[in-house]
Amino acid sequence: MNMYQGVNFIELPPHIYAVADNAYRVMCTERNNHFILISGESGSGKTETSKKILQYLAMACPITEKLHTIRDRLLLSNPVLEAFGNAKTLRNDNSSRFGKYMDVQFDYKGAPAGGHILSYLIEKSRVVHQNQGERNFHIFYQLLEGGEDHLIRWLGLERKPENYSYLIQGECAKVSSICDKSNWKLVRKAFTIIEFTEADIEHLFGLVASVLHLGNIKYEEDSHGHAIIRNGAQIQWVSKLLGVPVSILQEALTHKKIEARSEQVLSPLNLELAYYARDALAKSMYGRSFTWLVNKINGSLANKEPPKKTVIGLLDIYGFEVFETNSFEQFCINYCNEKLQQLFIAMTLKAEQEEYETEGIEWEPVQYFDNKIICDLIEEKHKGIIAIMDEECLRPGEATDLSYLAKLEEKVGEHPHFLTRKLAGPETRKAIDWVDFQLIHYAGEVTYCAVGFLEKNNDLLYRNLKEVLVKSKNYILRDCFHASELDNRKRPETVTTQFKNSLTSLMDILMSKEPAYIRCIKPNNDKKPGKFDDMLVRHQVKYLGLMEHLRVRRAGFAYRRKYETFLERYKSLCPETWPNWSGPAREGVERLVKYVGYQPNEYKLGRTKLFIRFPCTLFSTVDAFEMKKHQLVSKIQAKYKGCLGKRDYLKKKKTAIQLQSCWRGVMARRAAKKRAWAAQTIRKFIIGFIDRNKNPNNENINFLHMMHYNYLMKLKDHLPKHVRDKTWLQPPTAMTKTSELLHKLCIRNLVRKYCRSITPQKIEQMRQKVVASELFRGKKEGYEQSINQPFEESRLTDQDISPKVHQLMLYDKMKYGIAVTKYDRNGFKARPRSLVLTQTTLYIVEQVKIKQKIEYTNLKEISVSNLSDGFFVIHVSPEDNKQKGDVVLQCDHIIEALTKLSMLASKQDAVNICKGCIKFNFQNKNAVIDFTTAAEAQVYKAKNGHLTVTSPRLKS
Ligand SMILES: Nc1ncnc2c1ncn2[C@@H]1O[C@H](COP(=O)(O)OP(=O)(O)OP(=O)(O)O)[C@@H](O)[C@H]1O
Repeated sequence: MNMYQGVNFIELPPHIYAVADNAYRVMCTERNNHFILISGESGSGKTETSKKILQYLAMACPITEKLHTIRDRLLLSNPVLEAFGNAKTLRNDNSSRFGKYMDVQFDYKGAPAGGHILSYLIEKSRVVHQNQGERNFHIFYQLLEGGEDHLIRWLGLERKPENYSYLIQGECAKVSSICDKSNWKLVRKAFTIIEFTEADIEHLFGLVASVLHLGNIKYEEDSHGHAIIRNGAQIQWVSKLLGVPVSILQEALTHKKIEARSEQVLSPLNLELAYYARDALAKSMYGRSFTWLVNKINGSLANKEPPKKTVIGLLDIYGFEVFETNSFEQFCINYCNEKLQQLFIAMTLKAEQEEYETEGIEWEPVQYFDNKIICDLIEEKHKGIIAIMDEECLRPGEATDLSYLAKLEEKVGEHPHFLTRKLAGPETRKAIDWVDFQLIHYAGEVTYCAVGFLEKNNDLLYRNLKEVLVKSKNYILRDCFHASELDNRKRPETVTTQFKNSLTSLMDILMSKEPAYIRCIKPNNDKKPGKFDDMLVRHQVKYLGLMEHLRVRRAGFAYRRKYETFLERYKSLCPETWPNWSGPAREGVERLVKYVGYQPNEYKLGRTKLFIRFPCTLFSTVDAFEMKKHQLVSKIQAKYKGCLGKRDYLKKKKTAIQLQSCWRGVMARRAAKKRAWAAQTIRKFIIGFIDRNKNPNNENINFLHMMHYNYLMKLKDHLPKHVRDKTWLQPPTAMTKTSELLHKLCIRNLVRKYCRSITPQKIEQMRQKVVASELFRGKKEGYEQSINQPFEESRLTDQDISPKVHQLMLYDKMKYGIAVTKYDRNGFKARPRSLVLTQTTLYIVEQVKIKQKIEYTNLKEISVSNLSDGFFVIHVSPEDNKQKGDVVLQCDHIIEALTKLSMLASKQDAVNICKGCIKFNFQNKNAVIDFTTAAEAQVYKAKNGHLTVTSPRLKS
């Protein structure tokens, strides 16, 4: 993932991470919304791809307080949704049986701020029926296999899936590639992360277990042919888990409420209808609890902070499916895939070619198959297959799947993509049964069995069953079935109409965003690794329209933008257009691209847009812009700092003038006071002197007093100014003791004053000097010269590093930076780079790119020579070595740089001072640098392949 981070699309081989990185970076820089459409047939790897993209986004975004919470919730919502919405099919052991569109929301820094999931049409019929070789949804097996003993007991379940009729129809409860037990553990962990309470879990699994118990309810026939339930054990459990009285539940499962005007009559059901009611109840409960689950996850992913967010949407929806028997569900899934193909065509092949035409760009049209004709066949109002199905479901009288088929023949029989047995020619007739119809999809023909279409489209649940669910004590069920549903007399929309509408709004969501496409290709139909079925792959490449797409891409242009938009973004690259261009935008763009140096074959000017042919042209423009932006920011910053400085200076000047005049006043007053005081003291002294002189016995004492007085007065003006000042006024003999005491006092005072004046920065400097001395004193030439200079905090400022690099460093703060020369693997070529040290990592940066990233944990050793050169080799641990290997760098101020590095990496023992040569590793190849002394400094590759560094001797 690190390899793809922040690297231009064309620089590395194609990868999912490159698509994700591109979408993420463009979103961050252009502040617009994106989506990644992942398509391909069932089992081709869409879900795995979407998980990889999520992992990449989680890794790429900057670390914030919320990151861990949101990231974990986004990542862990997957196992929960997969447990409830995925199942083993013949095509895929972990097939998504619902469609998923996930929006990942990012804040202005590019950190994840929340998410939202939209789910589409879960395949409910799987709850009650599975084809041979297929399973029910994973969660049932996970619960039985992994569920804790007390939970299983509380739910009244047994561990064996074979004991549940809803789990054994496909006859493959155990699948070697699936570990239900460990998946259960993951789901349980995910529940805690996405804030499910114990009550939520209890009620949810109460519902899941009720479905299993419902499936085991067996009906018997009474003497009137009515269905009755004799064995009450299963229904007792359902009643307990749903919190519904047994008698009411039993009645609802064996009767149907008929409303005749104002009267309601309970009519007993026969066996067939009773089983239908039971299965409808199980399907409905499971389907709605899945929707509840998605809403609950959305609640936990919701971004609660208001500012506007940008999003990357991920669409992972069930892939195109063809089974031996294809039913209503395959019809919906394949219709959905037709719509996605249509979107792809509309947004790429069609839109692109039409654009060239309208923009007047010379263009040779590329022919492609437009599947709009199939979409229309399915969804056209009043005339399409869905409209006809709805009409048949809603019309009065007896409508059957066969009558529906006849209607289809009548209304769309002429359509070239529709066939029935009656309409088919002799060759194809055999493959189509009387109850089938065939659609020729973009991905191939699929024969659908029309049996069950009307029933599944109606998706009716008897009213009395709904009444039971509304009153349930299980609050999830109560959330899913509202009492208002019972009052609403309007017939609910059919399943296909709901699905069609949700797909239309999905298309609107996608159309409003910048697209990226990942087309998954299935290598074989046997779910085997390392097997590549040419025919199968060729078929997919063909129907996905990849060749046409490639042709358009190759002949077309990689990038297009309106003149105004392009000019606004890149105008700073040309002095003529910066800061403002007053002429027509087209002319401005023309001047700009010429100034930047575009060759004529690299671009075309359309009516309203600029077209750039090659991605590399665009990327070099983007890189140039990044550099320019950086310079402009520095300029603006300098100007702004200048303004601030000037303002500050004027303010200070004003204050200083005020202070000065104030101070002068104070000084003048103080001098006047002093003069008055001195005059008074002298007067007093003279008076005292005269008094004392009156007595001839006091003569000696007065002389001594005078001497003391004179010494002290003199000393007062000749006190040392700082700790290193060794001068002290010689005292008269009588004052020696006093002078010594005074000297001590004075020095102590100076020391205290000095200590107080040391700043934390100076303390840090001293600490670094101590480390430098331990590392290099007497071991490396040049140490003395460098130790007498103060160490700089950093030799690069934040402004010297491009904002893009800051973004790639995930805004990790630079602790020290210095310009270095890096010696390449290829022939020891010298490249100018910046060495950036943060708290945890060392980066080697080239303008707007990070060329190498070494975490301190991977830093093994730092080797330097004992001579005066500035070379050092950073040895990395073997895992990191696999990527780029050891690094050879050279810089000025090597003592300072290595002291900082060893302190930040907490690896003072790692600095190794070598005599003669340094051996190191370049991508698993050994290499050597030889160090010698010479009159002048030189670096060259010697004949023996070693890098040779000469440096002059320094005088110590
Ligand atoms: N890149 C890959 N490398 C190896 N195996 C893969 C890769 N992608 C997918 N697979 C394998 O293929 C299986 C099916 O993949 P996945 O579930 O993503 O398919 P899908 O396209 O989402 O199918 P569906 O439409 O049925 O949901 C995975 O369980 C995995 O075993």
